[in-house]
Amino acid sequence: MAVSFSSIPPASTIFGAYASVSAFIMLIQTMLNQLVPRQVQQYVLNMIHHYFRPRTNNATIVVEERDGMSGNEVYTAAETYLCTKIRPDIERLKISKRHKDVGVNIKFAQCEKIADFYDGVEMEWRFVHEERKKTSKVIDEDTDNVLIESEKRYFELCFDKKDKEKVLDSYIPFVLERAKVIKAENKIVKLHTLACAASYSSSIVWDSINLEHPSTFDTLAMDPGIKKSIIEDLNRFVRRKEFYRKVGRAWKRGYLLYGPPGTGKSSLIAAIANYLKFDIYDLELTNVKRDSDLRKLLLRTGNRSILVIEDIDCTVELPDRKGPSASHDGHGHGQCHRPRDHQFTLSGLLNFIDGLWSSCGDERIIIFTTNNKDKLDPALLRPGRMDMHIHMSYLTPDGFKLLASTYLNFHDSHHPCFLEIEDMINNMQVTPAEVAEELMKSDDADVALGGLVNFLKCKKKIDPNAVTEKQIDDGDGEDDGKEKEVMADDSDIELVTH
Ligand SMILES: Nc1ncnc2c1ncn2[C@@H]1O[C@H](COP(=O)(O)OP(=O)(O)OP(=O)(O)O)[C@@H](O)[C@H]1O
Ligand SMILES: [Mg+2]
Repeated sequence: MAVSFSSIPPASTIFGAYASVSAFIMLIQTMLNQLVPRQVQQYVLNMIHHYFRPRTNNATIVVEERDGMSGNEVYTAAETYLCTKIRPDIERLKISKRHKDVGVNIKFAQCEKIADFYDGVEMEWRFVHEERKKTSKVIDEDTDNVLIESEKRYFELCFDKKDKEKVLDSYIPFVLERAKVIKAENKIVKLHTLACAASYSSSIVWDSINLEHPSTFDTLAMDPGIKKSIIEDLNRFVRRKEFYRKVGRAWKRGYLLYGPPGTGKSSLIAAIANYLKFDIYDLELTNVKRDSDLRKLLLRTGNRSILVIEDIDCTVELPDRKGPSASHDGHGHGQCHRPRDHQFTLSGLLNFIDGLWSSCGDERIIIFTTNNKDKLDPALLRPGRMDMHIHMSYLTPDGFKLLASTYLNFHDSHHPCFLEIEDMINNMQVTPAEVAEELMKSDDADVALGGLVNFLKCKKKIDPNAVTEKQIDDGDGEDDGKEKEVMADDSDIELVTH
């Protein structure tokens, strides 16, 4: 930590004849102005400042931007923390926005002062920005490039000497912690995908872009009970650092999302990432050729992240599926396309994820998705592997209400189309993706809902499989229990506890 602590030297007593140091300096300055060149004036004034500062009980901590060639975490934290303390009367500020930033960054300009108050201690921060006599080399932490800097920036933190211990032992850690929270709140979630390192190299690396997926738990149409359980599980996971350490387990959580195409598995992953502000690493296994590449990639994933492997039943060659298998779910999804010359197996991948990888980082979430849970390798389903199995199913009337409100801002549940749609949805297998697409076709709610009614009627005619058992049984008006079975399965959430 590049924090240096310095007491201000005792002042001289020769100021007795003057009301204050500043009055004395002004007098000297007036005299010098008439007699000597500017550089000499500055030199003399600096010397006077240095030797004749008034007696004070103040102490100063200097927080420089750099510690040698590297950055100083205390400086960055102070900068982040103090930006939340900017008063409206501050005179000079710097603003900037890099391409990847969502909002404008605000920083201090030369010599701005900010007062702060912590646990009974009054403090003053001052930002200082000086020309260096010699340029110096520093490392840009975003890119690892060496840069030449001609400026020196630092903060000075002034307070009463008697509070030195409280400031160092309690206030500085508080600033570091606050800055971490502020950064997490403002964090832009990234999506990391695989890319070739360079044209002459066969190795693959992570490439990242901002995650622009707007899905949140509020926009997801799914069983409210399941949604609540997932949110509670995520909240519990992120606050249980101590628990995981105490029981000797890696701080990770695994979710298996299964269900038909278009029911929101990928949207749920984006909602989790947006909710926790965790980056996503989308591991497309068909692009990974060697076991060693896979390990390298996994070890290069960051903390507080989600490792996603989509269509796990199709991307890893399973022991029981030899030969060029071509599993198909009838919707054009889930086609197995993994070449057989790949050298790793599902159990190799799982062992590495459970073992070395998860012990090398903190707050890791792993999500596997599949359209066919029953085709999964038992190794994936065994207790202890995926903590929660989440069934994403067809749209329910409640889910439709949510889509109508988010897509059309429409809430009139007594509208005739609304009731007809709810009734049809109750009795058919229609995905949220299909309904969402219909609702997007017009801004006019009447037109969009009318279009959806036609779509559902057509679907019922063309695809009799879409009609649920209840609809078939409804002919005699008797409840034979089948409906309950279907609905119970729709809201199934299997929490695998260990
Ligand atoms: N449960 C849902 N709530 C809200 N919108 C949904 C839901 N499911 C799907 N959608 C809409 O349909 C689109 C496709 O959904 P998504 O990609 O999440 O489905 P999926 O289950 O991952 O499908 P696949 O199995 O084909 O990968 C989404 O962009 C979203 O607009
Ligand atoms: Mg998907």
